[in-house]
Amino acid sequence: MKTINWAALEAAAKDAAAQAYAPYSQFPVGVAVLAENGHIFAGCNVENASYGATVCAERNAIAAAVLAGHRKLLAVMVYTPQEKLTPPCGMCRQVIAEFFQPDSLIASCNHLGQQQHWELQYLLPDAFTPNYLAASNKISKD
Ligand SMILES: O=c1ccn([C@H]2C[C@H](O)[C@@H](CO)O2)c(=O)[nH]1
Ligand SMILES: [Zn+2]
Repeated sequence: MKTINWAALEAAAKDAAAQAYAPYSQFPVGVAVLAENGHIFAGCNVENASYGATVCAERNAIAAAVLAGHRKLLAVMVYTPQEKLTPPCGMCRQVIAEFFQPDSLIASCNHLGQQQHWELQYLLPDAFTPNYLAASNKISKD
């Protein structure tokens, strides 16, 4: 298993949170994801006057990685500027399951520099993944 530079992920997530567009919730979130080649991609939450159109930081970070051609992702770091360590929401857990492994580490950090780590399979047991689709033999992440 590759060593994960958690400090680099924390710094990237924190920088991303500074760009969050969260005028409705006042709850800025920054996320950094680590790709298999060591590159880090970041995202922030982007809210909308039509609240349900809001996109979480996790999904924006994953979209940035996919846009850059990275579909095999290793780790996630979520930063929120509060003491409580925030895990990804349910919708983001599902999106994470598409591009990570069950034993991938999902981490959260706070403004005190504390971290908590979970395995994806703990956050989303028995995830629905492309393997379950009848057409899964046609789906490749490569
Ligand atoms: O892990 C999380 C939890 C919440 N949010 C966003 C959605 C919304 O903009 C705000 C409050 O829910 O925080 C994220 O981006 N990631
Ligand atoms: Zn989410």
